[in-house]
Amino acid sequence: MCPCQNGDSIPNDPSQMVPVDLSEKPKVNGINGHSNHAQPSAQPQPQPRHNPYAPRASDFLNNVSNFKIIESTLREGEQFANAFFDTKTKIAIAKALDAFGVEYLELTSPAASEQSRLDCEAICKLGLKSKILTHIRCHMDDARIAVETGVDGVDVVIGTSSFLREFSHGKDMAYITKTAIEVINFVKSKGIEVRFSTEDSFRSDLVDLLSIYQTVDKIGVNRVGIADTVGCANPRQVYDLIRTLRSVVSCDIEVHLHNDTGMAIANAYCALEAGATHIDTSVLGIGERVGITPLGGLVACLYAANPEYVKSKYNLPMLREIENLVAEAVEVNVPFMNPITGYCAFTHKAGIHAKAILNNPSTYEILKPEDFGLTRYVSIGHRLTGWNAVKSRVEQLGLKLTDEQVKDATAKIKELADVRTQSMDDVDSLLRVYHSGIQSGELEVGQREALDRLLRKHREERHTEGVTA
Ligand SMILES: CC(=O)SCCNC(=O)CCNC(=O)[C@H](O)C(C)(C)COP(=O)(O)OP(=O)(O)OC[C@H]1O[C@@H](n2cnc3c(N)ncnc32)[C@H](O)[C@@H]1OP(=O)(O)O
Ligand SMILES: O=C(O)CCC(=O)C(=O)O
Ligand SMILES: [Zn+2]
Repeated sequence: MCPCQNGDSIPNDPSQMVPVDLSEKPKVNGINGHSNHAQPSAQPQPQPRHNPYAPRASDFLNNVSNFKIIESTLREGEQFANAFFDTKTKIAIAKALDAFGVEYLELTSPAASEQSRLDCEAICKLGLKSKILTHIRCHMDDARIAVETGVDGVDVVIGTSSFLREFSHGKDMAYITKTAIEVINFVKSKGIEVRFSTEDSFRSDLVDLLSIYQTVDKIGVNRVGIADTVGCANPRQVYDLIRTLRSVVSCDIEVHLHNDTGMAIANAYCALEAGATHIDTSVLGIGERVGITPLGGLVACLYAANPEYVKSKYNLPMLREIENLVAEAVEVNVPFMNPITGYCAFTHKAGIHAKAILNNPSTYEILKPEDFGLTRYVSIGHRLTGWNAVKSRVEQLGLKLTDEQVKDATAKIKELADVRTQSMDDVDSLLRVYHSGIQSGELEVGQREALDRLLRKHREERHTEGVTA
């Protein structure tokens, strides 16, 4: 199994990494610090005075700090080519997402199969805090089955683009509007929520869209949905369409955004900026083709805008467990570049970064790993390392070296790392040998031959220990 599925955001070879706990004291001297002791935290840590990503007061439509998630792993996610969720897995995923705090769970249509209907009923009976929705075609047959399952609401969809009107269901706008009214009134009559969405909204005629949304808004639909079914929209188009729609309907606005061109998170963000109220997600973004807005990526993006709001709504440390659960269920790995839970999401490597991170993590981190129950690492045993990172390790090991000595040891690490990356164990051995050489007087700064001799001796001793053991 890929290490990123089980580990603590641990890169490939954890032995090369140093976990960094900044709750104690700065690990590195400030810019002008040259003493061989870590400076106490006398100066306040520089913090940005305001969050540049937070909405501006002038953005009166902005819902970046006022949104709900409709989690569709158990609907859109089931449309991922590799997905097969048995009842037990569906229940485990539903419970985990409920504990995470998503406001809604969207389930596969009960019209899809007998087991889909039974699973929908079973999840409705769990008594979760999240509201349960199911997703159906704009058809009375589907609606009749859906309202009998015990769901809190029904998401109704029908294609309005010329592609889908011609090649999918073959209905014109007059028929679509008439059926939508019938289905919405029927679902409403059962006292549950109803949402009406147009499939392939961005390739639909704007007048058709606004006209049908206005009609369903007037008859009291709870939400209308915009769907970028083929993932063709860009953030500006999303912003413009949602903003226009916001001025036409008074109900809530949901968006469903596919990721075919990698825009799904950015598009979701822009939809909220323009006044959307609900965002569809799936865990790891799974869905048809390359899927939709991923839950974790969306959370990362919205946390950057307003960490306190996002922390107050969702149990963020659960994210990794949920992603691992779904990754395992659909037999994929968590992508190495995944926001938050990706393999190296909180590992810092280059010396310039390491120094600044050790002084203040905000220098190179927009997300705080601890808010997600994760750990920050600094990677040391490579040729891009710097003496500040090495010094922090020296201190962690409890060794006493002057800055000049740390710089000398760093030069040796770089020399070795020019040949191959050094494990953390290699780095620690070198630092210990260096330290004892200095203590015993066998070594002075710059005495490369003496250091090489001590390292050789150390390796031989270890080898002998290994052989006799
Ligand atoms: C973009 C999206 O992801 S939308 C959600 C997709 N989800 C699903 O498809 C759920 C799983 N689907 C299924 O189990 C099946 O497709 C069913 C049960 C819904 C329908 O199965 P079938 O009756 O065998 O039809 P089939 O899947 O071949 O074709 C879809 C039918 O729905 C009609 N249809 C397609 N979209 C819609 C819609 N939004 N509203 C109403 N009817 C629609 C088509 O015209 C076609 O009807 P036909 O029987 O006259 O040919
Ligand atoms: O119901 C919706 O809003 C979206 C349906 C869907 O999955 C899509 O259009 O990609
Ligand atoms: Zn979709």
